[in-house]
Amino acid sequence: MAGVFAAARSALAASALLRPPLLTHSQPPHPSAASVPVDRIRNIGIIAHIDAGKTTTTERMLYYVGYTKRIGEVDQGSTVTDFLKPERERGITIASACIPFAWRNHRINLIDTPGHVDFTIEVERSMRVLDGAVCVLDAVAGVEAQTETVWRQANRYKVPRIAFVNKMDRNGAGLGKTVKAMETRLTGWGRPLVCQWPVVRDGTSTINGLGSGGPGFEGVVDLLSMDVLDWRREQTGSVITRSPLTPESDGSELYDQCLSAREALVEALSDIDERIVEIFLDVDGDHLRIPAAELRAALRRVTLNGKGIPIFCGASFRNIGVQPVLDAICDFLPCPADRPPPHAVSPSGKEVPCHLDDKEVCALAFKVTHDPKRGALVFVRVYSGTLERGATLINPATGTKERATKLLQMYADDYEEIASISAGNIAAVSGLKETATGDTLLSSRDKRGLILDTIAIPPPVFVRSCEPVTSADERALSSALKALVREDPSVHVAYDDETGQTLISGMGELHLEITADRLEETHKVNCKMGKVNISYRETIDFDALPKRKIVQHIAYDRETFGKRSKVSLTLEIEPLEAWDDDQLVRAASTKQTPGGNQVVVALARDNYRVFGADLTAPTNLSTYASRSELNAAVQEGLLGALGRGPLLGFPLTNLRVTCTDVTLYGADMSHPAALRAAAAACLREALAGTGSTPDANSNSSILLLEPVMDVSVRVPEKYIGVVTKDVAGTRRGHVLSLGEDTTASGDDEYARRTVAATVPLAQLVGYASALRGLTAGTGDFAMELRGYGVVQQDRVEGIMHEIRGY
Ligand SMILES: Nc1nc2c(ncn2[C@@H]2O[C@H](COP(=O)(O)OP(=O)(O)OP(=O)(O)O)[C@@H](O)[C@H]2O)c(=O)[nH]1
Repeated sequence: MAGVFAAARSALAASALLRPPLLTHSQPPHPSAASVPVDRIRNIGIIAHIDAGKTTTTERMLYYVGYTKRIGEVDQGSTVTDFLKPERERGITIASACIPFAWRNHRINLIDTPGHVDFTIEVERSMRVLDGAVCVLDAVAGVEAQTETVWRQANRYKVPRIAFVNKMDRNGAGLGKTVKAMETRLTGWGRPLVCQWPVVRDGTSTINGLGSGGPGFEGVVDLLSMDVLDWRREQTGSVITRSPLTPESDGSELYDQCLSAREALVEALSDIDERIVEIFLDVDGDHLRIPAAELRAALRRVTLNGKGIPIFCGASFRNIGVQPVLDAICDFLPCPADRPPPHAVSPSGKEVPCHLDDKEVCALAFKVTHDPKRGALVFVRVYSGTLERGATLINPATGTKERATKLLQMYADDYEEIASISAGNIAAVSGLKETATGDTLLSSRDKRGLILDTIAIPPPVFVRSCEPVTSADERALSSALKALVREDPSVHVAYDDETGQTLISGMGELHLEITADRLEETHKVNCKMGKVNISYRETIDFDALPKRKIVQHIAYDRETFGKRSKVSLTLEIEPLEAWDDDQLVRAASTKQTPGGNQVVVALARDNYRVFGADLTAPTNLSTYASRSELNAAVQEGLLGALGRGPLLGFPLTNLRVTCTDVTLYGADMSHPAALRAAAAACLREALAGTGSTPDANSNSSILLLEPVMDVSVRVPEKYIGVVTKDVAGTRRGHVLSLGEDTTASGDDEYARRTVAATVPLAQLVGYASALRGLTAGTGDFAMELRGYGVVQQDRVEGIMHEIRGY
């Protein structure tokens, strides 16, 4: 096999001979997935705020494990994991890349995730299949806004983690202050446990402050062994000189600091690990006599049970401190067997166990990518059984059977064919045409029928129209969009019947820009892209109506070839009041009317759910379609009408629509396409009957809703006034709190305070550069969708004008 993989293999073979041996340990040959016992597998993600140094750290790892022959640099566009053209052009990670490699006889499946908020789905789906994570922090910026977001994502999936405080070579870097910030801001998981102390020298004298870094940063003290690890011997950082820490050779200041740091580590460990208390008593309270191996074992226990977060420090860019992180991944992060079995249910909703040693295959498809040569590749994490090449798999949710034609071990953008994927491993499958992100795949003979929890996909908040340039582009567009949506489920596509435009929605301006690039670059479809707009929603203002429930009997008739046919629907429309998706779904399902004669469609944002979808067979006449096809046609018609609101054509939300009766007159109407159109027309008429009109000046009972974001802005104290004023004034935000920075002294120029606020998304377009301007480049922010809020009437007209252009 050509390419990176082959290069990696030969590099691995050669590395043992050519590379100067590391003083920490020598490299074993690369073990293949099949030969590695499960306790030596680590499925690990690298997570952090944008620019913390995830990719830089990953590139060093790949070099030290012998995967690459030279170190790739983000700034030169030469990295292995950021292989997409826009990633190299922009110097940022867009798609998560997975690379397996060997370190100390372990197999590490490493996923480098993006830090940019627009690509949060990449973090979400990686987190869903990971067993552990390395959180990279910038030692100068400390805990940045997006770090908090990815931390919460890791909390949601209960992913054990270690932290790497990077960029210790920069002025203003500090291990101590970063750890303090972690204690207060990265909550909901274990406590930070400092395992290393920075060594900073200026010339010959030690100038170590309280864990501070700087340009003289050259190594660390391992607080477990009390050895100094020095990277000065060799430029690429491949050789580490290890020597015992002594006051004579390293200075009494550094020695004393490390004694205190080790004491603090032992104390913190004894708070959360009973075995360390026993050992501490055995050694008469002398923490220096606790063997490093015991501390290592305790750190593993507390990392796995979520009580502790081992902390390391370094400067990846300067090639300092990365190998101990690789060691820590093996020593402290869980193997697949250490993790609780994944949550799985039967189609009826009953919990079904899924164990690693079950014989039948159970896998989760967590990502789909489009490979120009091989077509769609589905990335899977196998939770039980061994997936063999050529196996037939079934999707228990849809009953679809597909053949896993080829199994591939992926190496960023390169692949090696393999014969099987054993339980606990991550790899890619080709040949699956229907499988999408979040689908469960089982052996076709599996009787369990279990369905794994799917992957939460955030709703899109920006939208942009797209028109193919030529008729060839028009033909290619629909299959290209299908492939794009399959690859990236946070991209949504809708077709506007009225304007004939295709609408693409996504997570942000950059996300939509990259999606357009992909249409052109990967799928070779040329399109005229419209302006990026906020993806608004519409709903009925029930407060403006006499009743909180609309019941309408609506008939729809048409004449074809002189023959009249008719359908009549009874529709009930009610409000669903909830702030977020989960509440909406709960509200929708609990309010279900008893009895089977209904189609109930509930909406959660643009995420439509169908409950109790069983209408009594319409009429007693002979029909063209089966009862289930007719039921599906009614649902599709209603969903279609709900996807295009009467005010501006944005999807309707927070409504429950129940169809309690359908009567067909004439067999023509029993054609699914006719019934679908009739159901859509009836619902549109029912909505129009609410008094809604597309005219903003009339007494419209349709409300426009806009995405409202939870925003957290971090700025130096001196900018807090100007930023708060901007958020609350210009941006129509609601300031919730002004957090104190308890981790730094007042005169620390790197101290930050956090403004927490809710702000309409429309007011945040271009905020990154505005914030840079307001704070001389020192502020950063993160945002997450909080929910949808009503757009005040004074703004509706402006929005209508902007969108319609009149
Ligand atoms: N001084 C210094 N700069 C570093 C260090 N590590 C990374 N950088 C620089 O920081 C910038 C961002 O590094 P990346 O590795 O792309 O950061 P990232 O976290 O992968 O960024 P995204 O993937 O875009 O979220 C680059 O210019 C790096 O050269 C370090 O240890 N010291």
